[in-house]
This record gives sequence, C-alpha cells and structure tokens, in this order.
Amino acid sequence: MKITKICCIGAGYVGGPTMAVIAQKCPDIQVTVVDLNEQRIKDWNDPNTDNIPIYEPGLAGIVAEARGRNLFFSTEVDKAIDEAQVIFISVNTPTKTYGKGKGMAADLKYIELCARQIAKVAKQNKIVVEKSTLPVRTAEAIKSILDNTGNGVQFQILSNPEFLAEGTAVTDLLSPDRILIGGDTTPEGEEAIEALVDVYANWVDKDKILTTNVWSSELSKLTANAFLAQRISSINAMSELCEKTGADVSEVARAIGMDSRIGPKFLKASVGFGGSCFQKDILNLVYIAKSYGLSEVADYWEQVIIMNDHQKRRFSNKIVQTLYNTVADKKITFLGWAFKKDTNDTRESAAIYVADDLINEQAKISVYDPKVSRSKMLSDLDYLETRTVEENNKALAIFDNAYEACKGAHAIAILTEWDEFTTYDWKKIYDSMHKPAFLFDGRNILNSNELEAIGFIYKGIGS
Ligand SMILES: NC(=O)c1ccc[n+]([C@@H]2O[C@H](COP(=O)([O-])OP(=O)(O)OC[C@H]3O[C@@H](n4cnc5c(N)ncnc54)[C@H](O)[C@@H]3O)[C@@H](O)[C@H]2O)c1
Ligand SMILES: O=c1ccn([C@@H]2O[C@H](COP(=O)(O)OP(=O)(O)O[C@H]3O[C@H](CO)[C@@H](O)[C@H](O)[C@H]3O)[C@@H](O)[C@H]2O)c(=O)[nH]1
Repeated sequence: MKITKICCIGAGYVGGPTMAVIAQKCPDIQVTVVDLNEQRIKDWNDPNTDNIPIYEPGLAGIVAEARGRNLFFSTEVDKAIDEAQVIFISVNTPTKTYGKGKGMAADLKYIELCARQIAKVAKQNKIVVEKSTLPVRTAEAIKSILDNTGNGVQFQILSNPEFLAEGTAVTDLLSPDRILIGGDTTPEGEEAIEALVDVYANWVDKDKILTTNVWSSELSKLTANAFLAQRISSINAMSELCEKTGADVSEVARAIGMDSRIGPKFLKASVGFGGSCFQKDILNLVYIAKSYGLSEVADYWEQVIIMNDHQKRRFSNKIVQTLYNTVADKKITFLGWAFKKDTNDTRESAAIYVADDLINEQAKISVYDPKVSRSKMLSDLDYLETRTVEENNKALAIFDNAYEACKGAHAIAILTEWDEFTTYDWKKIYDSMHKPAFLFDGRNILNSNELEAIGFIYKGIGS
C-alpha cells in the first residue's frame, strides 16, 4: 500500500515537529495536523513562522518550506480523519488527576476520544498509529473501540513511539537513533507495518527501522524513558555524596563515562530532571507494575522519582541554608525557567518547584528566561495551588533582560542551562548585586574559578 494522505491528531510538541519533518521529507504525502485547540492551530498557521507555537531550533524553516505545499494545520478533525489512510494519534497522555490511579496512571481519556472519533468518521479501511506514549496493551483498548463500530471498516493499529527530545527535536527527527514500529503479526498487520516503514525509509536507513510486536513497542518507550531518567537520578544521588566527601561529580561522571559499557551521555548532575515525559512515564510504569502485583519492580522504579524530588528540594534548602537560614524578603534571581535549554516548554520544570519552596520562605523571586512567557511562568506556579494567584503575582517578578533581573539580587540561581548564560559579563552582574553575592549553579555550566575570582560565593551541584 502506498501512503499519500496522513492525518495527525494533536498539534503539540510531538505532532507538530514530527509531521513537519514527514512533510518535508515526503513531498508526495499530504500531511494534515488537526487539533481541537483553535488558538494552537491559528499559531501554527501564523504567516510569520517565527510565531509558531513551539520553539525548536530549525523548526520554523521546515514549516516555512512545507506548509501550504503538503503540510496543513486545521481544526477540521473529521474531514482530516475521513481523507487519510494513516491516522497518527499524538494527543497528550498526562498523569491522571482523579479517580483510580490518580497521581500515577496515564490519563487515556484523550486517546479514547480519538479512537471513538475515528470509529465514527471512518468510511474506508485505515491504519491507526499510536504516536503518544501509552501504557503497554493500550492498543487492545483502541482496537476494541474501533472494531465495534459495526460499519465494516477494517483498522490496523500500529505502535510507533516517538523518541525525540525537546530542544533537539528537529535533529532527532532528521537522524533518529532508531524508528520503532510495532504491529500485528498477521498478513494485514505486516502490510500496515511495511507501509509505515516505507514512509520513514524516505530519509531513515532501513537498518535503523526496527519492527516488533505491538506490546514490545509500547513497553520499549516506557523502558527507554525509565532508563534515561534513572541515569540522571543515579548521578544526582552521587552528587550529594560528592558534596559530603570532597569528590567532584563532574570528575566522577567523566571517569565512569569513559567505561564503554556505561558511556558518557546523560550523566550531568543537575537540579533535577523536568519535562512532560520522565516523571509521567515512570509513574505510569510503577502503576502498571503494581497492577500486575509486581511490588518490587514498582518500588525499584519509583525510587527514580523519589530521588529527583529530593534533588529539587535539596537545591532550595541549600539556598536557604547558605543565605544564613532566611530568604524572607531577599531577592533571588532565577536564570532560566524552561525544563531544559532550547525549548519554551516548562512542564515539570525544576524551576517551578524551587520557586514554590522559596516563596514559601517569603523570598522575592525574579526570573529571566529567553523563551518562556510571563503568563506561562505565573500559570505554572498557580497550577500548584500553594497560594492565591495574587500572592504568586506579588512574589514573582519577570524580566526581559538578565542584567535587569539580577540587579539588587542577594543570590542568583541557574535553573536552565541556556548557552547565553555562559557569555554574560559576570563582573557587571556582580557589581549590581548585594554582597556577599551568592551564585547557585543548578546546571554546573559556569566556571567556578572565574566567578570566585570576581568575588561570587559559588555553589555548584556535587562539588
Ligand atoms: N513532548 C515530548 O517531547 C514527547 C516526546 C515523545 C513522546 N511524547 C508523547 O507524545 C504525546 C503528546 O505529547 P505532546 O508533548 O505533544 O503533548 P501536547 O500537550 O503538546 O499536545 C497534545 C495536543 O493534542 C490535542 N488534543 C487532545 N485531545 C484531542 C482530540 N481529541 N482531538 C484533537 N486534538 C486533541 C491538544 O489540544 C494538544 O494540542 C504524549 O503521550 C507524550 O508522552 C512527548
Ligand atoms: O544528563 C542529563 C540529561 C538531562 N537532564 C535533564 O533531564 C530532563 C529531560 O531532558 P531530555 O531527556 O533531554 O528531554 P525530554 O524532551 O524530556 O526528552 C525525554 O523524554 C522524551 C519524551 O518521552 C523522549 O522522547 C526523549 O527520548 C527523552 O530524552 C531535562 O530537565 C534535562 O535538563 C539532566 O539533568 N541531566
């Protein structure tokens, strides 16, 4: 089967960039990305591609090239479903905030809504692709909904999890380590797998396209995120021990990373991992393990989250302790609010939790982030419901300029590893601050010797 029309439900951090790259690399395929969120679609259609709703290096150029040619953003969900041979489901699957599994299980209501909508609209056979990250065996539920429409339409369900990381989405999509496609082992299932393999083979080497059964594919995505997050919690655990013993976590990471069995990546100690995926996916894994009665497996993975929460809290505690055990009415400037550099995404960012802790201690927080909007920062804090919206408004001052944000501060905390922070005139910043001037580098990106020579009291992670 040759694919000529694709629809993607969900124009978010995954749907938008993924479909833009498919459209760029496959000019013969018409790709329509649909979303219920009218503003989001309007933003994707903004004539100036610098205003598209997701900031990712290189993305605006790809959208400019493909949009209107074979890439379309629309709110007409039914029409796009009806016309497409392949429908990617790329909607959000957040942690449940209610009912059974609250705070742990993945909320699959948006997935189910998509399945029901596809079932209602489809008049011809279709391939439905799970692009969202889902608990193992979700395809079974989707299949049950789709197969019970009674209109004779045949569906093949594939699992094709996405491994892109934000901030590097475009390069990850253009040169992925692998593409994973899981499907049924029936002839129809294999035909569907082949059709999707052919789409990716337009720009990915065939030996990097891995095909498996559906359950392995679904579970591999949760497993990959669990392993990645575990490395960060492991090095962060060692960072605390380094601080007690005089070892330096960067040196330890380098020493172990040169062991080819361990490898050097994902060993940067930090204020704690954030992002929409790691915590949500591990909690989901823990929930799945518990639901099968595997309490040791559940406890093992839960420790990754416990360690990460500890690391965030440890950072805010260290600020309070170092500032003579009180930050009340002191100005603490955050450089960075995004959960990592090169993205405007703030979901689960460590900055939110550190700010919340420090505001509880009556600190005045000033923030500068090159890409995150003022309204986003405030809504992130409001979402925690620790205090009223007015109180948050009072406690958080947001700046468009780092030098202005740092003026008159008692301490600076680096929460995101934006490259521009390393290029600042730190002497000028030092001169504008209260003394002693403290600098808490939650990302270990600055040169401690240079900063100490200027006069800062510098505290990194794990040294
Ligand atoms: N963000 C990442 O880096 C990343 C990477 C890999 C996988 N994932 C997974 O991909 C999925 C999507 O993540 P995201 O970050 O793109 O989420 P997102 O919140 O940015 O985007 C999801 C979009 O789906 C839309 N939507 C929800 N229900 C809909 C419906 N019924 N019809 C039409 N539109 C609907 C929402 O309005 C939203 O715009 C999640 O399962 C996530 O775990 C995310
Ligand atoms: O050595 C490291 C590496 C990362 N981080 C932090 O970990 C978080 C996550 O970073 P990263 O994994 O680079 O970004 P995500 O966009 O969350 O991507 C992860 O989550 C996605 C969603 O499932 C997956 O697709 C990706 O493969 C997986 O890397 C961020 O807060 C980073 O600052 C560290 O603290 N130390």
